[in-house]
Amino acid sequence: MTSQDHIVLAADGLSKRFGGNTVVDRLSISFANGRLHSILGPNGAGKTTLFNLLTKDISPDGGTIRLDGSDVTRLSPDRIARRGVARSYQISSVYLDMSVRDNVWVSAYRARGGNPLVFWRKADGYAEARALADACLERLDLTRFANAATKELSYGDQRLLEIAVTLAAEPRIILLDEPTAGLSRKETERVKQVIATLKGVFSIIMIEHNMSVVMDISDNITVMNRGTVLAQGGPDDIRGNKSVQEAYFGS
Ligand SMILES: Nc1ncnc2c1ncn2[C@@H]1O[C@H](COP(=O)(O)OP(=O)(O)OP(=O)(O)O)[C@@H](O)[C@H]1O
Repeated sequence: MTSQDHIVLAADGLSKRFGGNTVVDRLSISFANGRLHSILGPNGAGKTTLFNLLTKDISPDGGTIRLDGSDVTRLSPDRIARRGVARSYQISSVYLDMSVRDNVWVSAYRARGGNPLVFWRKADGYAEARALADACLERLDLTRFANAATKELSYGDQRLLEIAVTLAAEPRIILLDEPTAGLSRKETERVKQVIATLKGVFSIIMIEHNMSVVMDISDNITVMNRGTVLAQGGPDDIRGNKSVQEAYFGS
Protein backbone atom coordinates (compact mmCIF):
# COMPACT_ATOMS: atom_id res chain seq x y z
CA MET A 1 0.00 0.00 0.00
CA THR A 2 1.42 3.42 -0.92
CA SER A 3 0.85 6.44 1.32
CA GLN A 4 -1.58 7.76 -1.32
CA ASP A 5 -3.79 4.70 -0.78
CA HIS A 6 -4.18 5.64 2.86
CA ILE A 7 -7.66 7.01 3.60
CA VAL A 8 -7.22 10.06 5.80
CA LEU A 9 -10.86 11.01 6.20
CA ALA A 10 -14.04 9.07 5.51
CA ALA A 11 -17.76 9.39 6.09
CA ASP A 12 -20.06 6.42 6.16
CA GLY A 13 -23.85 6.72 5.92
CA LEU A 14 -23.69 10.39 6.90
CA SER A 15 -27.06 12.17 7.21
CA LYS A 16 -28.25 15.64 8.11
CA ARG A 17 -31.79 16.97 8.23
CA PHE A 18 -32.96 20.53 8.69
CA GLY A 19 -36.61 20.31 9.76
CA GLY A 20 -38.20 17.95 7.27
CA ASN A 21 -35.51 18.56 4.68
CA THR A 22 -32.85 15.82 4.33
CA VAL A 23 -29.85 17.73 3.05
CA VAL A 24 -27.19 15.02 3.35
CA ASP A 25 -28.69 11.58 2.85
CA ARG A 26 -26.76 8.46 3.99
CA LEU A 27 -23.70 9.68 2.14
CA SER A 28 -20.49 7.65 2.06
CA ILE A 29 -17.26 9.18 0.80
CA SER A 30 -13.54 8.75 1.44
CA PHE A 31 -10.54 10.98 0.91
CA ALA A 32 -7.07 9.61 0.12
CA ASN A 33 -3.82 10.94 1.51
CA GLY A 34 -2.20 13.71 -0.52
CA ARG A 35 -4.92 13.84 -3.16
CA LEU A 36 -7.02 16.75 -4.35
CA HIS A 37 -10.64 15.60 -4.18
CA SER A 38 -13.24 18.00 -5.57
CA ILE A 39 -16.90 18.10 -4.65
CA LEU A 40 -19.19 19.23 -7.44
CA GLY A 41 -22.93 19.65 -7.53
CA PRO A 42 -25.73 22.08 -8.22
CA ASN A 43 -26.75 24.76 -5.71
CA GLY A 44 -28.37 23.20 -2.67
CA ALA A 45 -26.83 19.74 -3.31
CA GLY A 46 -25.48 19.69 0.26
CA LYS A 47 -21.78 20.37 -0.39
CA THR A 48 -21.28 23.03 2.27
CA THR A 49 -23.35 21.00 4.72
CA LEU A 50 -20.98 18.07 4.08
CA PHE A 51 -18.03 20.36 4.93
CA ASN A 52 -19.82 21.52 8.09
CA LEU A 53 -20.29 17.89 9.09
CA LEU A 54 -16.68 16.87 8.36
CA THR A 55 -15.34 19.70 10.53
CA LYS A 56 -18.10 19.05 13.10
CA ASP A 57 -19.31 22.66 12.85
CA ILE A 58 -22.64 20.84 12.84
CA SER A 59 -23.46 17.36 14.15
CA PRO A 60 -24.83 14.60 11.92
CA ASP A 61 -28.19 12.95 12.54
CA GLY A 62 -26.70 9.62 11.48
CA GLY A 63 -23.56 7.96 10.18
CA THR A 64 -19.92 8.07 11.19
CA ILE A 65 -16.83 10.12 10.39
CA ARG A 66 -13.38 8.53 10.61
CA LEU A 67 -10.05 10.35 10.70
CA ASP A 68 -7.07 8.07 10.02
CA GLY A 69 -9.39 5.17 10.74
CA SER A 70 -10.56 6.30 14.18
CA ASP A 71 -14.13 7.36 14.87
CA VAL A 72 -14.29 11.15 15.40
CA THR A 73 -18.05 11.53 14.92
CA ARG A 74 -18.51 12.85 18.44
CA LEU A 75 -15.44 15.09 18.66
CA SER A 76 -15.76 18.89 18.93
CA PRO A 77 -14.65 21.14 16.06
CA ASP A 78 -11.59 22.15 18.15
CA ARG A 79 -10.49 18.57 18.62
CA ILE A 80 -10.97 17.89 14.89
CA ALA A 81 -8.86 20.96 14.08
CA ARG A 82 -6.14 19.85 16.50
CA ARG A 83 -6.01 16.53 14.69
CA GLY A 84 -5.04 18.32 11.50
CA VAL A 85 -8.22 19.33 9.67
CA ALA A 86 -8.47 23.00 8.64
CA ARG A 87 -10.91 24.89 6.52
CA SER A 88 -11.05 28.07 4.51
CA TYR A 89 -14.44 29.69 4.09
CA GLN A 90 -16.49 30.91 1.11
CA ILE A 91 -16.81 34.29 2.79
CA SER A 92 -13.57 36.22 3.18
CA SER A 93 -12.23 35.86 6.71
CA VAL A 94 -9.00 37.88 6.62
CA TYR A 95 -8.53 41.17 8.51
CA LEU A 96 -8.33 43.85 5.83
CA ASP A 97 -6.58 46.47 7.99
CA MET A 98 -3.80 44.13 9.11
CA SER A 99 -0.67 43.46 7.11
CA VAL A 100 -0.58 40.32 5.00
CA ARG A 101 2.10 38.77 7.27
CA ASP A 102 0.20 39.61 10.47
CA ASN A 103 -2.93 37.87 9.22
CA VAL A 104 -0.97 34.64 8.82
CA TRP A 105 1.07 35.21 11.96
CA VAL A 106 -2.06 35.59 14.13
CA SER A 107 -3.35 32.29 12.81
CA ALA A 108 0.03 30.56 13.32
CA TYR A 109 0.38 31.95 16.83
CA ARG A 110 -3.16 31.01 17.84
CA ALA A 111 -2.78 27.50 16.40
CA ARG A 112 0.36 27.03 18.50
CA GLY A 113 -1.59 27.85 21.63
CA GLY A 114 -0.59 31.53 21.95
CA ASN A 115 -2.90 34.46 22.57
CA PRO A 116 -2.35 37.03 19.79
CA LEU A 117 -3.62 39.81 22.05
CA VAL A 118 -0.52 39.49 24.25
CA PHE A 119 2.05 39.11 21.51
CA TRP A 120 4.02 42.17 22.63
CA ARG A 121 5.14 40.17 25.66
CA LYS A 122 7.18 38.13 23.21
CA ALA A 123 5.80 34.96 24.74
CA ASP A 124 7.25 31.57 23.82
CA GLY A 125 6.55 30.66 20.26
CA TYR A 126 6.57 34.19 18.86
CA ALA A 127 9.58 33.67 16.61
CA GLU A 128 8.45 30.19 15.54
CA ALA A 129 5.02 31.53 14.59
CA ARG A 130 6.65 34.27 12.57
CA ALA A 131 8.86 31.76 10.71
CA LEU A 132 5.84 29.56 10.06
CA ALA A 133 3.83 32.55 8.77
CA ASP A 134 6.63 33.42 6.36
CA ALA A 135 6.81 29.81 5.14
CA CYS A 136 3.04 29.84 4.49
CA LEU A 137 3.30 33.09 2.53
CA GLU A 138 6.12 31.61 0.48
CA ARG A 139 4.08 28.49 -0.26
CA LEU A 140 1.16 30.62 -1.50
CA ASP A 141 3.47 32.85 -3.58
CA LEU A 142 2.61 35.92 -1.45
CA THR A 143 6.03 36.77 0.02
CA ARG A 144 6.33 39.97 -2.00
CA PHE A 145 3.15 41.29 -0.34
CA ALA A 146 4.13 40.36 3.25
CA ASN A 147 4.32 43.95 4.54
CA ALA A 148 1.41 45.33 2.51
CA ALA A 149 -1.97 46.09 4.09
CA THR A 150 -4.30 43.25 3.23
CA LYS A 151 -6.88 45.63 1.75
CA GLU A 152 -4.31 46.57 -0.92
CA LEU A 153 -4.25 43.01 -2.29
CA SER A 154 -6.28 42.01 -5.32
CA TYR A 155 -9.30 39.85 -4.49
CA GLY A 156 -7.50 36.83 -5.95
CA ASP A 157 -4.49 37.38 -3.68
CA GLN A 158 -6.84 37.80 -0.71
CA ARG A 159 -8.27 34.36 -1.49
CA LEU A 160 -4.71 32.96 -1.53
CA LEU A 161 -4.06 34.73 1.77
CA GLU A 162 -7.06 32.93 3.26
CA ILE A 163 -5.45 29.64 2.27
CA ALA A 164 -2.15 30.80 3.81
CA VAL A 165 -4.06 31.60 7.02
CA THR A 166 -5.54 28.07 6.90
CA LEU A 167 -2.10 26.49 6.40
CA ALA A 168 -0.70 28.40 9.38
CA ALA A 169 -2.58 25.96 11.63
CA GLU A 170 -0.26 23.27 10.19
CA PRO A 171 -3.06 20.98 9.00
CA ARG A 172 -2.69 17.73 7.07
CA ILE A 173 -6.14 17.98 5.50
CA ILE A 174 -7.50 21.24 4.10
CA LEU A 175 -11.05 21.96 3.05
CA LEU A 176 -11.40 24.76 0.50
CA ASP A 177 -14.87 26.19 -0.09
CA GLU A 178 -15.08 27.69 -3.59
CA PRO A 179 -11.56 29.16 -3.69
CA THR A 180 -12.12 30.80 -7.10
CA ALA A 181 -15.64 32.20 -6.48
CA GLY A 182 -15.93 35.76 -7.77
CA LEU A 183 -12.47 35.84 -9.37
CA SER A 184 -11.57 37.03 -12.85
CA ARG A 185 -10.33 34.49 -15.36
CA LYS A 186 -6.71 35.56 -14.77
CA GLU A 187 -7.04 35.42 -10.98
CA THR A 188 -8.75 32.03 -11.24
CA GLU A 189 -5.82 30.69 -13.25
CA ARG A 190 -3.31 31.93 -10.64
CA VAL A 191 -5.28 30.49 -7.70
CA LYS A 192 -5.64 27.19 -9.60
CA GLN A 193 -1.88 26.98 -10.24
CA VAL A 194 -1.05 27.70 -6.61
CA ILE A 195 -3.57 25.13 -5.28
CA ALA A 196 -2.04 22.56 -7.65
CA THR A 197 1.32 23.05 -5.90
CA LEU A 198 -0.26 22.03 -2.57
CA LYS A 199 -1.24 18.60 -3.87
CA GLY A 200 0.78 15.77 -2.42
CA VAL A 201 1.88 17.94 0.49
CA PHE A 202 -1.66 18.21 1.87
CA SER A 203 -4.82 16.20 1.39
CA ILE A 204 -7.22 18.71 -0.17
CA ILE A 205 -11.00 18.59 -0.33
CA MET A 206 -12.36 21.37 -2.50
CA ILE A 207 -15.88 22.56 -3.28
CA GLU A 208 -15.63 24.32 -6.62
CA HIS A 209 -18.09 25.36 -9.31
CA ASN A 210 -15.53 26.26 -11.97
CA MET A 211 -15.44 23.19 -14.18
CA SER A 212 -12.07 23.84 -15.80
CA VAL A 213 -10.43 24.30 -12.39
CA VAL A 214 -11.95 21.03 -11.18
CA MET A 215 -11.06 19.09 -14.31
CA ASP A 216 -7.50 20.47 -14.54
CA ILE A 217 -6.23 19.84 -11.02
CA SER A 218 -8.42 17.22 -9.29
CA ASP A 219 -7.28 13.65 -8.69
CA ASN A 220 -10.77 12.56 -7.65
CA ILE A 221 -14.19 14.12 -8.09
CA THR A 222 -17.46 13.42 -6.30
CA VAL A 223 -20.62 14.84 -7.82
CA MET A 224 -23.39 15.38 -5.29
CA ASN A 225 -27.08 15.80 -6.00
CA ARG A 226 -29.83 16.14 -3.38
CA GLY A 227 -27.51 15.09 -0.57
CA THR A 228 -26.33 11.89 -2.20
CA VAL A 229 -23.42 10.84 -4.39
CA LEU A 230 -24.40 10.98 -8.04
CA ALA A 231 -20.99 9.94 -9.36
CA GLN A 232 -17.39 9.49 -8.28
CA GLY A 233 -14.20 9.07 -10.25
CA GLY A 234 -11.31 10.83 -11.93
CA PRO A 235 -11.85 13.83 -14.26
CA ASP A 236 -12.23 11.59 -17.33
CA ASP A 237 -14.81 9.35 -15.63
CA ILE A 238 -16.86 12.37 -14.58
CA ARG A 239 -16.66 14.08 -17.96
CA GLY A 240 -17.98 10.94 -19.62
CA ASN A 241 -20.66 10.09 -17.06
CA LYS A 242 -24.12 10.26 -18.61
CA SER A 243 -26.10 10.84 -15.42
CA VAL A 244 -23.72 13.67 -14.48
CA GLN A 245 -24.20 15.25 -17.88
CA GLU A 246 -27.97 15.03 -17.52
CA ALA A 247 -28.31 16.12 -13.91
CA TYR A 248 -25.53 18.62 -13.65
CA PHE A 249 -24.57 19.93 -17.06
CA GLY A 250 -28.19 19.83 -18.23
CA SER A 251 -27.44 18.02 -21.48
N1 LIG B 1 -28.57 25.78 8.93
C1 LIG B 1 -29.50 25.44 8.03
N2 LIG B 1 -30.81 25.44 8.34
C2 LIG B 1 -31.74 25.08 7.43
N3 LIG B 1 -31.46 24.71 6.16
C3 LIG B 1 -30.18 24.70 5.79
C4 LIG B 1 -29.13 25.06 6.70
N4 LIG B 1 -27.93 24.93 6.03
C5 LIG B 1 -28.24 24.53 4.78
N5 LIG B 1 -29.56 24.39 4.64
C6 LIG B 1 -30.25 23.94 3.41
O1 LIG B 1 -29.63 22.76 2.99
C7 LIG B 1 -29.60 22.68 1.57
C8 LIG B 1 -28.18 22.42 1.12
O2 LIG B 1 -27.39 23.57 1.40
P1 LIG B 1 -25.83 23.60 1.17
O3 LIG B 1 -25.37 24.97 1.52
O4 LIG B 1 -25.17 22.46 1.86
O5 LIG B 1 -25.75 23.36 -0.41
P2 LIG B 1 -24.52 23.58 -1.40
O6 LIG B 1 -24.44 22.35 -2.25
O7 LIG B 1 -23.30 23.94 -0.64
O8 LIG B 1 -25.03 24.79 -2.28
P3 LIG B 1 -24.23 26.07 -2.90
O9 LIG B 1 -23.51 25.52 -4.10
O10 LIG B 1 -25.35 26.98 -3.28
O11 LIG B 1 -23.34 26.62 -1.84
C9 LIG B 1 -30.18 23.99 1.05
O12 LIG B 1 -31.52 23.76 0.70
C10 LIG B 1 -30.09 24.91 2.25
O13 LIG B 1 -31.11 25.87 2.23
